Amino acid sequence: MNPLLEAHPEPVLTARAMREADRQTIETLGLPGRVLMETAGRGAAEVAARMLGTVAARTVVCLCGRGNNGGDGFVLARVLHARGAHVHVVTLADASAMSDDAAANYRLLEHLAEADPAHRLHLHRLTDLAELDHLPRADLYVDALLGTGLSSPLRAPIRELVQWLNEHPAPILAIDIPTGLDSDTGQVLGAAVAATRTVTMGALKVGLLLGEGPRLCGTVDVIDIGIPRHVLEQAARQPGCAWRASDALIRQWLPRRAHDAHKYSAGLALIVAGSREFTGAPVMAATAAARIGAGYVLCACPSDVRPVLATKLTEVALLGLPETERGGIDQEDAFDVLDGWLERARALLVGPGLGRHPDTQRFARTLLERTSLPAVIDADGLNALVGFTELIPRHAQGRWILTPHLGEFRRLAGDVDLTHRIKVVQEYAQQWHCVLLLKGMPSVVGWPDGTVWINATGNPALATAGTGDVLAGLCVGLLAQGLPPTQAAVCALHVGGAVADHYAAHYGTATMMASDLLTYLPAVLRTRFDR
Ligand SMILES: NC(=O)C1=CN([C@@H]2O[C@H](COP(=O)(O)OP(=O)(O)OC[C@H]3O[C@@H](n4cnc5c(N)ncnc54)[C@H](O)[C@@H]3O)[C@@H](O)[C@H]2O)[C@@H](O)CC1
Ligand SMILES: [K+]
Repeated sequence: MNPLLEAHPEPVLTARAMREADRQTIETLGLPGRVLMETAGRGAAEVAARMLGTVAARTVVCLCGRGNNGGDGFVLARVLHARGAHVHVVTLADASAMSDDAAANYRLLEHLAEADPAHRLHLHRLTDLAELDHLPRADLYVDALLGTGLSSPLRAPIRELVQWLNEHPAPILAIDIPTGLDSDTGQVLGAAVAATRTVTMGALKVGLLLGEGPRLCGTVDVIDIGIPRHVLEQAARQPGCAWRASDALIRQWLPRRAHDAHKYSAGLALIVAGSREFTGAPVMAATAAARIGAGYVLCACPSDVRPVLATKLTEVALLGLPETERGGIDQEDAFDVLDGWLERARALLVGPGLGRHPDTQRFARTLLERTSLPAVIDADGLNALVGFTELIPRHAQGRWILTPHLGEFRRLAGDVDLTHRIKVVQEYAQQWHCVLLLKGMPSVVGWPDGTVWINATGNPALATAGTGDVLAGLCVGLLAQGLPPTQAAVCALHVGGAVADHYAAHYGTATMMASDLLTYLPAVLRTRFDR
């Protein structure tokens, strides 16, 4: 792909948006559906051939539904047959019950089966599931039963066919979407194919990336079937759709250290964090901010915690905040100490390890109400807003990045149904007029304008204490260098996940600790992001 294209974000579509893109291409641009299907089936056959290694004399079983997903399967069957494979096509419906394009491809197979002297093409019209046992053992099974047309839990006999398919140890190639997987949420609807590989048409589908999607899809190949990029990007503006960043885009967004930079030009990140109970969080966050390139990091923590942090932080300046006799941060005295620094800071992070003392929470809220700095609100900074969420739309004004995990989000937003995570993040980011980074596997970022990003990097190694503190530090470090909150959140996630991927590639996913992210960050920034 040419570098310009690569720097484009990748659209991630819902079934409805994909159907809209199909329709737009067919009806408005005039590219016949039959041609889309031929291109889709041939692209899928290429992936099947790569999975097989050699095609000639191999046995392929294609389970085909009666819609266009099945049609893709018929084209794939024809291509692999032409390349020498023994192909068994299993259908559950007569051609008369198929979609037009699928029926046309089915009839083409019928003519080929009759004409083939080597009899390598077999069409099985299934009337009883027991007939499946007469099929030969296949080198590859193809799931062309259902794609974006799936609208409800799988009905019989498709459900049984899916279960039969999953009982076979041979590799499975899913066409467009593993049958039974909800393409908008990644939920399993009744039953779903556990594919070795998925070849999806035109653009990624949301359900391949969320929920059960990653587990059921195996490796995902997106194939270009002739739907123009602008049509896919237009379709991606529909609710429930999202985008994925590429390394090239992140490389474009990441700040470069100016050759004449000095510590203030590279931005002062002010981090309000730490408490007697939690002294690790501020260290992780502050170090991450420094490592990602903030020129000057100042960590403001309760006075009696300062000596402890001083033993752990060298490059990070420390500021002791006065405390009330009850042990929380004393609001008035704290502002006397902070005010000068708030003037010079370019970005603020409130929360890591701050604790939930009511005086501290009141101070955190007042600080957020008073400042107009771009700010990251994480962990106990978010907990201080529970019951005060009206502060968010009133003060965020697009300048805040909220970084809740699921529990913190539920405490703020109430017990929302997170089945449609994309829509929920979209809705709250718009409603709160903030950048909402909802952590999870994968994490999702909502922008105030409704754009949503699904993180493309990361792995289960991140499920360990302290990685949230590092992420918050990366966010504030990028803000301090002038990145807008929208891009800072997407970059922090993408880079943090890339470091975790680098670690996992060398050491696996079980041993990583949050501080490893800080250790390997410079190497990954240099090699993968050219910084
Ligand atoms: N021209 C197009 O629209 C193109 C579509 N393409 C392929 O076509 C697919 C979409 O095709 P369709 O819109 O025909 O839909 P599908 O082929 O995904 O499925 C539609 C059929 O499945 C049945 N069905 C729906 N829900 C069911 C359930 N819960 N249990 C059992 N049966 C159920 C429906 O009755 C319908 O007959 C895509 O996934 C892709 O593979 C691609 O070839 C690109 C071109
Ligand atoms: K499928």
